[in-house]
Amino acid sequence: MLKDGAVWALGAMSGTSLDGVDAAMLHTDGVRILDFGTCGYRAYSAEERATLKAALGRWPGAGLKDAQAVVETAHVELLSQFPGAQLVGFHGQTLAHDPKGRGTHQLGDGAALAKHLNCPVVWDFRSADVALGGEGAPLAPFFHWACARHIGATRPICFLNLGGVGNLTWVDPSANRPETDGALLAFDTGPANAPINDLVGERLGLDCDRDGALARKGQVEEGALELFLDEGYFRKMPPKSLDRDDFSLMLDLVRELSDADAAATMTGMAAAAVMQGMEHCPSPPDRVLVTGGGRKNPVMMRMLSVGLDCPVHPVEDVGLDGDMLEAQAFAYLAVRVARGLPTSAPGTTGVAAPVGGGQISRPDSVRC
Ligand SMILES: Nc1ncnc2c1ncn2[C@@H]1O[C@H](COP(=O)(O)OP(=O)(O)OP(=O)(O)O)[C@@H](O)[C@H]1O
Ligand SMILES: CC(=O)N[C@H]1[C@@H]2OC[C@@H](O2)[C@@H](O)[C@@H]1O[C@H](C)C(=O)O
Repeated sequence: MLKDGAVWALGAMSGTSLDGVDAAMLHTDGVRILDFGTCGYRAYSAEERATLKAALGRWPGAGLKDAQAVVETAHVELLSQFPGAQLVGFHGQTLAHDPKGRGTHQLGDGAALAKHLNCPVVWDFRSADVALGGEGAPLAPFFHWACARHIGATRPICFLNLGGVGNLTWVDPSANRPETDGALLAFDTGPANAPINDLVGERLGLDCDRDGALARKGQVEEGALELFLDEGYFRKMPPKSLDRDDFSLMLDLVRELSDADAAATMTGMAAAAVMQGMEHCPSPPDRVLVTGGGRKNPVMMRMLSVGLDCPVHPVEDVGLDGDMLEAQAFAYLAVRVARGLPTSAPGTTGVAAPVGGGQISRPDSVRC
């Protein structure tokens, strides 16, 4: 176990949008952010992405050899470019997430990675929380607490991650620890970019609706939006979490629409899900800081600015890196695990009491 000192940790995230792996160095003692370090990205090729997509929804067992090789190769290639890392936080690729049923499944073997990198690896961050009755997600909120304090926020703010799935964290930075009751409320808002990617992939062979180019030419179909908002998920109280494809009905709702109207409507659905989610905040936040790929979609950002009662900004406006926040989060969480600190709490995953998720694998030759 690490003593109290700070280390340079390397976090890696392969997110639900299946575009690639992000990696980032963070200097932290697991409580404070001391410094941000270098970062990198390793895109999945079209073939690799197809292999991962075919594995979505699968639970541990036979038949995942190819997908596992994709995840591990991409991580080894990327992470071996960071020789200064003292500890690695390896999230892996979520293939399936059903916290109240079969559990949660992140593909990738942290023990094998530790051997390849000759560095201790913290991994399997979600299953302990799920085993104790939590949602197992989102886990970035403890890092959002550290970010809020790092940027000097004194009043509650929200972080909104618009990845494949959206997640929102309301944080009160006056709390001295992230696990304190009332410091954090977090949950998945709804689908964000994943269904838009699926739509433009299926219809036009594109990876994403870059810069909202398609959505900006279309109109939101209000009937489809209403049907979407009728989903039971939006009436559930947080904490709550989603699997990537829990809202596969979205594609059906826009099937008859033109490409532009379908993209506009799906973008509107992602934004409307956030607006619904904001109703759950314990108090109105000063501002919403947006991270994840969706902040680069001006149509989505405009819808949020118009629909929310507080200013909406990309996290870059406060000096953070919205492409790397999740990778940095898993660096931060890795250090917390190594120090025996909790990584989730009732306000973030609904777990009964604060819990430290994650297991540590060490290469034979290294002691942490
Ligand atoms: N310029 C852009 N215009 C529109 N959308 C964009 C742009 N850049 C990125 N995106 C969207 O953001 C997605 C990537 O976001 P991000 O990397 O935050 O997702 P992720 O980490 O895989 O997902 P999650 O947070 O759900 O795990 C892309 O797949 C794309 O849909
Ligand atoms: C099960 C799982 O992998 N969930 C992801 C996903 O992507 C966004 C949202 O849904 C969030 O709950 C989570 O990721 C981020 C990194 C989190 O745990 O905070």
